[in-house]
Amino acid sequence: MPPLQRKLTAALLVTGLASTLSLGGIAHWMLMRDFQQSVMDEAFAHFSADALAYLQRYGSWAEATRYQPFPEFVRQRHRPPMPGDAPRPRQGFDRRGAPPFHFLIMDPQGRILKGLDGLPEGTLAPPEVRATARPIRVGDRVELLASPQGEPVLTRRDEDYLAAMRQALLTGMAVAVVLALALGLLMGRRMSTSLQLLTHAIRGMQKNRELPRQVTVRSGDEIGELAQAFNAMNAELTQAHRDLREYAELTASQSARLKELSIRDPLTDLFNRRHFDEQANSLYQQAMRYGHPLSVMVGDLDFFKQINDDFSHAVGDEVLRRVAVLLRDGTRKADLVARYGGEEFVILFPESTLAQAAHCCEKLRLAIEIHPWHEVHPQLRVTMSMGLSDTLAAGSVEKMIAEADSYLYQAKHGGRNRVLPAA
Ligand SMILES: Nc1nc2c(ncn2[C@@H]2O[C@H](COP(=O)(O)OP(=O)(O)OP(=O)(O)O)[C@@H](O)[C@H]2O)c(=O)[nH]1
Repeated sequence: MPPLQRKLTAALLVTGLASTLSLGGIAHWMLMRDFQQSVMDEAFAHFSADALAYLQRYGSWAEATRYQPFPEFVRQRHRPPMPGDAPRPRQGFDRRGAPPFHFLIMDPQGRILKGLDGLPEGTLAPPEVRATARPIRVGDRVELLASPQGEPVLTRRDEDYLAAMRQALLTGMAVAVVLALALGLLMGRRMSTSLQLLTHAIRGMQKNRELPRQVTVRSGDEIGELAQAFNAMNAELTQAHRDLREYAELTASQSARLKELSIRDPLTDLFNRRHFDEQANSLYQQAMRYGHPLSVMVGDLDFFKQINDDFSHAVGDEVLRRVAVLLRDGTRKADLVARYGGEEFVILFPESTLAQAAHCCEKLRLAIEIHPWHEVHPQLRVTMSMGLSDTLAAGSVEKMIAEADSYLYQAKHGGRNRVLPAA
């Protein structure tokens, strides 16, 4: 049993037991008090009827006691009916002749006419006895005072009745305790289940970062409010999480785009010079370290100024774009192709000897030469001169580029549209 359920059950059980015991005690006390009162009322009614009959027969108490003692008169009055007696009204419980109370009889001033233990005839009854005395009247006149003395004498029937009432009280108390226990178990389980749902949801959020999570608690109490507050908080958190993720994705894509822009040449979409230098440098370091071959090509379009002048700057731009595509399509993915300056391009060939790079560059040169340039302009002819270097020993990639540049210079002076050193 979960701790909360155990506590609630115990609390309701203790409360139920305490209230049942105290209520039962009060009910029992009231039952006894009312029962004794009713026994006393009944006894007094009989007693006063006997006393009145006694007075009526003999005129006064003093006169009557001279002829017949009161107890004898009462015995005679209540003897079993004899054949021929007039029918008598039935009087209350049959106490087998034992009166439930003994009454002390006093005159209206409190002087004792018929004494009991410790209270002799002729003396004045103590004030507390007189205070409990009840008047016996003839018409409006108080003839006698009667005060009950001692505990009531209960009949078997009275005791059976009281026992049945006590039994009923005990059964009621037991039922109340069982109900309190059942109620405690039920309420405890309900509260505990609701709280467990919430705890499970919160732990799920903490451990597995699971969003969204909604709990279903159908109750209008504080736990229901707690569940509603949790659901609202979870919904807000989910939304905030979603917004944050979208924002992070947007930022990531923007930063990737920015990074791409920062390393690309906008006209040809090839890598720009700065990126080439960075990458070439690191590839040079790797080649040096592992003793692998590495070649670099520097290419320059022939008479490009003439192209711009003869066919317009726009045609010149289109030539640069198409050359870029040809260079990219004619090389491997691992090769680093970049626009190095106006009409100048560079390619770094990792894992390539000079012969392999020259072979590839020769194909590139041919591809440029035979490209259908008439599509751009009918008289357009485009060629490229290229210089190569694979001299890792030069000391840096810049020095290799400088060496390739000197071969390019030679190629230009040698008639252009060629690759040097040749394959
Ligand atoms: N259309 C266009 N032209 C450019 C661009 N960048 C550089 N140029 C031009 O390219 C031309 C290069 O001319 P030069 O350096 O004289 O070389 P060349 O005319 O190709 O002569 P050689 O290299 O000796 O064959 C210059 O006129 C530049 O203005 C560009 O982005 N677009």
